[in-house]
Amino acid sequence: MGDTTAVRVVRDDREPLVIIDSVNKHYGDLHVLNDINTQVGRGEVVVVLGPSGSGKSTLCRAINRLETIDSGTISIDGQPLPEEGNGLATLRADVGMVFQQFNLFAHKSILQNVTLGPMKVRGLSRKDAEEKAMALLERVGIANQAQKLPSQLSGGQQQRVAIARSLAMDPKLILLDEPTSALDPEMINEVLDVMIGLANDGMTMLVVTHEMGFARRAADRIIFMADGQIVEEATPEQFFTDPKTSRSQDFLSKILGH
Ligand SMILES: Nc1ncnc2c1ncn2[C@@H]1O[C@H](COP(=O)(O)OP(=O)(O)OP(=O)(O)O)[C@@H](O)[C@H]1O
Repeated sequence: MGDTTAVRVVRDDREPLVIIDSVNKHYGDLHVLNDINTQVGRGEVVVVLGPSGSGKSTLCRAINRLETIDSGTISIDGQPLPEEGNGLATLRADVGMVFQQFNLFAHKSILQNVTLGPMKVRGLSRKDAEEKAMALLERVGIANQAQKLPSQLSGGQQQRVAIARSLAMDPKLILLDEPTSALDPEMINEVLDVMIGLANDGMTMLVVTHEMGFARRAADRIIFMADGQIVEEATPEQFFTDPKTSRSQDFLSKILGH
């Protein structure tokens, strides 16, 4: 068995936006989230690392209410998540989500993919939604592809559209769950660059990724999970140069090959 107590090297003094308090979740006998306690500060970029199956995605999805939790609370900007129900009906419109598989509407244009949320959920006129969408598509470098269908774009371009779509809802926070894992290697950097731009602009982000370069460069804090627990929280510099637990050391030696 590994360590039982989480090592917390950092706790910065930002005002918390997301508060995760004593969260537990099981899938049958599997304790997939085991007493998770942490916070995400306003404007903070948190990168969640950990071996496969450690509960990273489940944590991400629980924050957005895509998954129910068995106990504990998750609040965002002072608002607790609803206790009942899961799935699209209870999804929070103020939390953006970017998935591994872009999840764009295949039969809608890039522009329509980005305007849909602002029109349907936020009640913007088509003109206002399109103006906003074009500015966001410009920001992610896709404005000249606005009339195309998703299938006409590369994976990296589609993921940048997915990021623009999440921004179009003016989220307080964006969750990105392995946003580059489905991409060909040459397209990974174009998506990471957009993410780094968002981080520099002060967007609050929680990112599950295997991209250690991004974690080192863009994260304010690393959360390292194993077996459903937060085992270590640290700044990237602390985590990558001086991991404090045997499980984080094992993880890093496997992934970085030393
Ligand atoms: N819907 C489900 N039903 C049953 N078990 C599940 C379900 N979703 C996830 N699991 C299990 O929960 C555990 C944690 O899964 P999760 O996807 O959160 O891990 P992860 O750390 O994101 O892994 P990876 O890096 O491989 O994506 C895994 O053992 C997984 O098989």
